[in-house]
Amino acid sequence: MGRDSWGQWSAAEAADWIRRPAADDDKYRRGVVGLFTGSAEYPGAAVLGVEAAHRTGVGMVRYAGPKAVRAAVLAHRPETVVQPGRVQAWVLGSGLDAGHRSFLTSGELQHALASGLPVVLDAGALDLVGTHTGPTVITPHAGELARLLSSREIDATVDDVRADPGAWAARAARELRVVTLLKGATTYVCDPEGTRFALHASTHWLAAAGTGDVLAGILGALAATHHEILSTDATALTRIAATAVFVHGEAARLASDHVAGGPITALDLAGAIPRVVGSLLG
Ligand SMILES: NC(=O)C1=CN([C@@H]2O[C@H](COP(=O)(O)OP(=O)(O)OC[C@H]3O[C@@H](n4cnc5c(N)ncnc54)[C@H](O)[C@@H]3O)[C@@H](O)[C@H]2O)[C@@H](O)CC1
Ligand SMILES: Nc1ncnc2c1ncn2[C@@H]1O[C@H](COP(=O)(O)OP(=O)(O)O)[C@@H](O)[C@H]1O
Repeated sequence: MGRDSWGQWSAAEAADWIRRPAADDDKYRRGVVGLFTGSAEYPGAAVLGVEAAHRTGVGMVRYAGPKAVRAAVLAHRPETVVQPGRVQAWVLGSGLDAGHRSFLTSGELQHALASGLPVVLDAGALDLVGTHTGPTVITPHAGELARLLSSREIDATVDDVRADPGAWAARAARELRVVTLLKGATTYVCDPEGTRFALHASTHWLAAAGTGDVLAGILGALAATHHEILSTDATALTRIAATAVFVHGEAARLASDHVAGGPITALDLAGAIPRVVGSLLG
């Protein structure tokens, strides 16, 4: 399957999925994103996803992850709410290790998956695909997709996925019945109905630890701001996912331009998100 059969996703299309706050909005109407991410081993993944969600523009970011990580999240973003409460979309798994999930963590993840709310499954929650009840998007890289498919008795090596990423992303969407966002220099976004977009990265400086955690935060925030549409039209999630990749790529370009085309960190990337959102709205 060639790249040509994949649609592009333009700035104008992305702009349609950025919600501008209105006079009658409050923080709940604007959307609450919940994150169960991070672990004692990878606290940074939680900080990065929370930071990206705030920067994307959402009414509230609720962090529900392990207690051991909450102080780090609050130290970086005191705006974050750590009390349980209303959530309109979930981000699960960044910085979690599927092989070492505590009883408590498993219970919290199952609770979120059973909620019927839109869910972003990343990294250490990818193995839970299929136990969801709401609109779901998975965000693997090539290694994670190969592992996930193999665990479902679909033989795929990392090299197979790297050789034909679009075909494997499409197959994952079909067989797992979820929106699939396969990360890489080109990111493939597709769904079981056959809608598909390929987005080429604006800069290869993006290939750095933590940038995927930032993408999950952007995507969760956009899903939360569109929770009402998603409750009646789950197919919107494919376009929301493409928009998240677009925003992520543009933020990387801006952040790198800011340092004369030099390297960027995941936090630099998150810091550039508001300018992308602003220019899309403008
Ligand atoms: N600051 C932090 O706390 C960070 C935490 N992270 C977390 O670290 C955990 C492990 O993440 P890893 O991505 O290392 O996953 P894994 O350790 O599960 O997988 C990495 C393996 O997949 C292979 N692979 C194949 N294609 C790849 C690709 N395109 N990108 C990366 N690896 C590829 C690698 O060779 C490697 O063997 C995740 O939970 C992740 O969310 C990372 O996001 C990095 C930053
Ligand atoms: N060669 C590359 N050029 C541009 N972008 C890349 C390249 N490789 C990976 N990326 C992007 O970088 C991000 C890496 O995410 P991920 O693999 O989850 O890393 P992490 O888990 O460290 O956050 C993804 O958005 C992916 O699309």
